[in-house]
Amino acid sequence: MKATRGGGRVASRIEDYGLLGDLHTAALVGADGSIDWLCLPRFDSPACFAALLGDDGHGCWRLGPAAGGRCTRRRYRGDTLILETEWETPEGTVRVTDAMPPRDGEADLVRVVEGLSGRVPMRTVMRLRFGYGRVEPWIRCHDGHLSAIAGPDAAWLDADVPLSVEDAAARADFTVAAGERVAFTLVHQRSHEDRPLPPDPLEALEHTEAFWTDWMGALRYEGEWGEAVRRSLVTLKALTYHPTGGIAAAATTSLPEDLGGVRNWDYRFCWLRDAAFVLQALLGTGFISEADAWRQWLLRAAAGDPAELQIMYGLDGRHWLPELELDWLPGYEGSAPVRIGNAATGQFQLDVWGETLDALHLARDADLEADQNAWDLQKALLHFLEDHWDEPDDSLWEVRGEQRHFVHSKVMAWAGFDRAVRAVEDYGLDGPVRRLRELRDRVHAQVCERGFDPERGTFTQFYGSNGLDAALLLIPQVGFLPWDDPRVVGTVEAVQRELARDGFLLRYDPDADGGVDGLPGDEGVFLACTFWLVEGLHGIGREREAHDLFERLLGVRNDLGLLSEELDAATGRHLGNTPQAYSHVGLVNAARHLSGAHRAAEPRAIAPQDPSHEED
Ligand SMILES: OC[C@H]1O[C@H](O[C@H]2O[C@H](CO)[C@@H](O)[C@H](O)[C@H]2O)[C@H](O)[C@@H](O)[C@@H]1O
Repeated sequence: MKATRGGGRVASRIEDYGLLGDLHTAALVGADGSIDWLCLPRFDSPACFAALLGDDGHGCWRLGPAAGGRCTRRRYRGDTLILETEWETPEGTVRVTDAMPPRDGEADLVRVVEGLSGRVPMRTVMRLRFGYGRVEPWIRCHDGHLSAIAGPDAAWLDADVPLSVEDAAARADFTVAAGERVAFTLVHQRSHEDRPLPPDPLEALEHTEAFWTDWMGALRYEGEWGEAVRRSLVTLKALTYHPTGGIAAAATTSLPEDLGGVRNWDYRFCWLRDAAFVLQALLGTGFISEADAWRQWLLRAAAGDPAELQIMYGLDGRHWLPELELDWLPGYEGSAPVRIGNAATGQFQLDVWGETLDALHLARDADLEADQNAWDLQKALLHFLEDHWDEPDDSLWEVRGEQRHFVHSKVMAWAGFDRAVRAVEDYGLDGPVRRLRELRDRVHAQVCERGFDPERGTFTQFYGSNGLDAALLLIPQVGFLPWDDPRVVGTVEAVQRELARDGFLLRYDPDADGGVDGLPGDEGVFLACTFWLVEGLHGIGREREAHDLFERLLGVRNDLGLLSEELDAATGRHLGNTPQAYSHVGLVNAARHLSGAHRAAEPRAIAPQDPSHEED
């Protein structure tokens, strides 16, 4: 298979991309005005613009000054996902406004060019390539519009200027003068359906603006860094799949954790863990309806035998996500293979039971209407946890090496039992509370005995490990031990000492214990973990340091406030899939923590139980 399709231009830096989305899918727009990533009709559908993982020839849509080049500035319009990109050129200034209107039918992408001063020569070139850049559609020009059809996909491009077709790409050269507008709309539909009516571009922008402004009206956050928090919340909302309530971990696949390496994964699915974290952030800032939708999604996805619970599902709750390699895509900056699907689906990650139980408890605490099905599911999960908490697992980092008794996994098993005890005690739900308390205490005692290294004064990555794990920073957050416990203080300090690189944090040391993750190559610092360190430092009283680290993290967001999964701290380049929910959750929660804006009712803020206290 040919590695490139001869398009020439390769993808931009990861941090150069802005996000558009319609709560079904997302597009990435470069600072040069090129949309290099778009999967239609859903986040996890095949991409029709895949230049991100190859070159122009794998599909992209550039719209900008004919002379090319990076924009002068860009921003989102208020708290929306409407992106305004401006170029100052020798001939004048021009703005391109991009949006994907929240959908009630087919997918639309709207791009409006507006002359701000002078007369700017503009160019657009759209290469639609369905099937992740592999399938060249049949493109035809009609009266004032163009259609591109291949297999199950059809797309129609409408423009206010004449379009031509050359090299299987739609093109237009035109000039825009101050005060003039030129609009383009792309509509996607299944190819056996009739052509849908194109949206009115200006009405579509108004509708998009009204949607996001209205959504943000539910915000309850009065802490510091309001703008950064709101942008992260919009990003998290944009990763939700509206029809089912599923939440994607990120909008992309195979952006590398190690440039040029093999650590390239598909994140366009719903991890129970990531979704539970997203719900913490949304519920903690006033957004309730997403939690309700996710709870319904979970009940459908996990229906059946709790022993079969998977750590992730498709956006519609599908179970089967086979991992495949796309050999016709060379990968981002040569980082191959490009993968779709994710083999981690079949892993045993014990923490997921705890996170799911915690999220359902949090929803109940947030006054979400009681749901007997949710409690029945919780009881089934507890039953499984009771039989399996003592087994080794693959951990939240989804290591592909040997299974171990990871300390964070056990702590989350403890959290699962703990939330169940609370559900019975605080909400009067039926359950074997004495047994649950007993289990909770057994896990606690085991972790403290086997997961703590008294010589180093820290909890360890797994029982008997020489390595550490940034996830240990969550121990006080879930209420396993209080912040002022010397074991917590020792762990925060040890994690910072041993896992910090250039002022940020690795999630673990891939070389400790002879290579725990079973993968070749290195990776960047992990942004969510660095946000956890902010909370850790703050929790043990090192407020100034926590504050400084948080500011440093804000400084690595891109110009639009977006974060990918990881960072090359030495060069400042973003790494891994983008934008990533984990990282944005980290930002929101750390801001709430530093501002004292996290709610006392949340489990993470509840003082831990004294294990010696027992009653029925
Ligand atoms: O790097 C190894 C693993 O990377 C992915 O998992 C990571 O992303 C998940 C989604 O955000 C997150 O839940 C998990 O904690 C992270 O380790 C990938 O999906 C795995 O297949 C891969 O082994």
